Amino acid sequence: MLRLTNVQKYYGGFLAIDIPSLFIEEGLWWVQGENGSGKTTFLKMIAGLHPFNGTISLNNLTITKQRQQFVKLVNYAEAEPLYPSFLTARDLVELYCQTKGGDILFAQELLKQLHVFDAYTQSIGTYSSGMIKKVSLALAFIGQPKIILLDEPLITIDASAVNAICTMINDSYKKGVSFIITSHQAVRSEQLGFTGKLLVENRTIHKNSE
Ligand SMILES: Nc1ncnc2c1ncn2[C@@H]1O[C@H](COP(=O)(O)OP(=O)(O)OP(=O)(O)O)[C@@H](O)[C@H]1O
Repeated sequence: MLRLTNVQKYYGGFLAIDIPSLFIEEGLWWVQGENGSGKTTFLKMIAGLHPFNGTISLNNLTITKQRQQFVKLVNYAEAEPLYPSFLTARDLVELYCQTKGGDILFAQELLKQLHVFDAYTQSIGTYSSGMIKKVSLALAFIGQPKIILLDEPLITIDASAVNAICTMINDSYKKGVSFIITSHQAVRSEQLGFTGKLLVENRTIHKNSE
């Protein structure tokens, strides 16, 4: 599914990530690593949000050569999302559905499952941090992604939303969507049955099976 070859990410002169070769099969992957090890950097490179050296390809698409097609297949939710405070959830859903080719009713249903739909037409400036996080998680499911990248999806949200997001992940996974998820929180196997772990250490990433 996802192949990384000679991928290096520098911040100025600082080498944050160095991956000579990594192949990630379809599945539900849990990214683990210490603070500052490079987990967010890894997700942002795959999401097309950070320039890097090397090659990242999804099936036959390469992020640098077929960027538009590639980023349509990869959705990403940030650990600590920020949106302009004057926008409403409806504005964001409409924008995401337009750019990702998604279904507004499906997005609204996800917001209902996360118990944040009541605030659909309110400006984000009136939202709590948990409500913003829930909206960002729902937005990550819009369109026809092949991979969804979730950076710390379980922080900030309440227990019932944790159950709802796990159900959303499992439902999408059954339909063929792969997930790469970072979480410092322990995740019970009955909540999410991970395919395996991607361990981030010493600036590189390897699968736990290696
Ligand atoms: N924009 C940036 N400019 C400079 N250095 C950065 C930048 N973003 C991240 N870094 C550095 O890159 C390294 C990896 O950071 P990253 O945010 O990817 O770690 P992380 O594993 O996601 O950490 P955490 O678990 O704390 O969220 C860190 O040393 C960090 O200081």
